[in-house]
Amino acid sequence: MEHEFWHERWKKNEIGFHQGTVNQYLHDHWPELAGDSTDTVFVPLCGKAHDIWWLHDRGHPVIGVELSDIACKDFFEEAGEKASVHPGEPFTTFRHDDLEIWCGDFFQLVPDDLRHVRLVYDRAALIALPPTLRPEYVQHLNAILPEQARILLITLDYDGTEMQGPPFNVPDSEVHQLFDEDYDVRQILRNDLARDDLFVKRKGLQNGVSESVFVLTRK
Ligand SMILES: C[S@@+](CC[C@H](N)C(=O)[O-])C[C@H]1O[C@@H](n2cnc3c(N)ncnc32)[C@H](O)[C@@H]1O
Repeated sequence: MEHEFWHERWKKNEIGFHQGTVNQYLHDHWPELAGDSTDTVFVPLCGKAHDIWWLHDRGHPVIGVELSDIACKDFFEEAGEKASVHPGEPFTTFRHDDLEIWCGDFFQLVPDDLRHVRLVYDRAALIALPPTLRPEYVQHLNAILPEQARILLITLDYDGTEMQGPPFNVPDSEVHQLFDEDYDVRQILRNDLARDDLFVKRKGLQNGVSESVFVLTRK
């Protein structure tokens, strides 16, 4: 997906992916990944997700990366919180306590940036990317994450002939294809969305939609 596509979405406030509350799967399944640890969490393609505040409130230092400076600014403003802004290349960093949002391109991150990270939360990051970019995303994630990192991954699947992403349909089998070589892939949930689910109705999807939650542990 071109960067311009996402900048336009934010400029026009066409951000149907943004949830005004904490993601239910995060809420329900985070302990399965993290136990009661307060390890540093990395949130790729983070938008202005409330999930980041939730993670931080649980005691986790957080690093999010997000392309749009509108998203980065809104994230703090809408929570009524202040961030110190540190302009730089390739990232401008927004800092609040030990919560940092790095404004820039995920693919510019290097291993040293994430050396303290032990946990990753991917909601609407992998599925935001078109099929051709997903292997590159996983490759880059593997290159920049420390060996011990574990990932909570939330995916979405639907009949790809019914809609053009984003969000893209990523079948469970593709998650295995992408991650099996380097991770122990444990699917902890598959949830078939009801026909009257807001997303299903809005997109007019007739042939079923499901969400899956995975815990990925580096081998
Ligand atoms: C579908 S949204 C999901 C946002 C967030 N994870 C959430 O749950 O609300 C994808 C986000 O990724 C950002 N994005 C897309 N490509 C990116 C890249 N290469 N580097 C950093 N952020 C990117 C977009 O601006 C957008 O905010």
